[in-house]
Amino acid sequence: MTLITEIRLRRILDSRGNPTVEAEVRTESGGFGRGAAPSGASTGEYEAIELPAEEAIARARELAVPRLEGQVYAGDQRSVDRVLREADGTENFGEIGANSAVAISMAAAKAGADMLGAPLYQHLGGAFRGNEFPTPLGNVIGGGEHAADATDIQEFLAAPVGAPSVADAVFANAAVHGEVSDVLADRGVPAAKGDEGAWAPAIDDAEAFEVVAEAVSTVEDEVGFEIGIGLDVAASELFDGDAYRYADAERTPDEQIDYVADLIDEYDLVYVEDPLDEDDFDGFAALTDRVGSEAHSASGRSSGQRPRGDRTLICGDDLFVTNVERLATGIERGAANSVLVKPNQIGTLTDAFDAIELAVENGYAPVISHRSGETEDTTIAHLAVATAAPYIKTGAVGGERTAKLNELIRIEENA
Ligand SMILES: C=C(OP(=O)(O)O)C(=O)O
Ligand SMILES: [Mg+2]
Repeated sequence: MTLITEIRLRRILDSRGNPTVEAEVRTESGGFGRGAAPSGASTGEYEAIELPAEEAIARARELAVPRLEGQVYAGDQRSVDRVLREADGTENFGEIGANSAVAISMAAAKAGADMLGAPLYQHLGGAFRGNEFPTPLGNVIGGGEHAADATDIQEFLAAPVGAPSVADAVFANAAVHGEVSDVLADRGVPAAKGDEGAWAPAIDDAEAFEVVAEAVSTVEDEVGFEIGIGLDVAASELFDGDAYRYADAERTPDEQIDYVADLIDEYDLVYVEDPLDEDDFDGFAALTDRVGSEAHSASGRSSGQRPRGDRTLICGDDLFVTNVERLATGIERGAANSVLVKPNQIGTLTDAFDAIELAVENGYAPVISHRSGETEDTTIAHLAVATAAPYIKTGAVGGERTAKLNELIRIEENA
């Protein structure tokens, strides 16, 4: 029934205006699925390879499509993804590109769901999924690789941990984003938006903390539930091999740990992603030991439930790159207590699922994530519900971001 009969690949635009890969999968009985690859700017050194879109399409047409069409069932996701890996033949999708691989993987999953007549999250997660929802982390001020002449810290995130529903959480993040604009205007600071739709003012990190804290506090009063603050430091982009170089300071690795621990205390941060360089497992372990050692419930929100323990989540993005081997190393060494999950970072949904499973088994909170370059694809919203992930990071505003957020609202209403 779900035998793949046709795979089409094409170039489409991503949100930065760059070409990316879109895949369409058709099955014998008329099932259809479409998926598109996102693209990172602050990419980890150990990520799977993204090839130029045209090259990735040509290589996938030559090496992967003939092994899938007429031979593999879209409903059998592990087989689809295994064949993608075999067709590629490398560890990191260097031959067909992780962008072609992930687009086909997601399109096949949607074709499988289409044949079953089930929502994607149910096809991926099973009949008993759909009653736990992630807290959305919304990027409200950003800089780093996502905007020139803005903050050194890449992302300042609103984290509406007390929201009674996904819809409330999504609207709260948009309200914080709007309030940040007002606070910046009051201070006479002009701001355009960065790649993910966050405000990208020419202010230093200290002022950004003040602005976000004020905006969060105002919106908390309006909505009547707790909104925390999170960060993606994206510290590999600041590290030059010896020190972390900020516009106004230079910090050794030990000083960076003290700096982040102090920020966690001062702003009661609920979430800090990539506080240290992608090779510094020991530094992650030291920081986690200091601020994040309490056991974490790695399941998502049921209605009205606070989806976290009292500790701060220390999340590995560039550190783990959604790779089970790197995650296993981190678990063994006590580095971080949370993992960012970006399907295109590893190349297939199966690989992303395996990373989530390993994380949950070991008390690490999976955080499903977009990329800075995105499309209208909503797969990650379904992935988060399918795995009862406690958090999803997918921006606060902007069409390619709201595509996922609005999908979560729809899933919550219909589930
Ligand atoms: C979403 C991120 O940015 P990018 O996609 O540029 O890696 C991130 O670093 O978490
Ligand atoms: Mg990151």
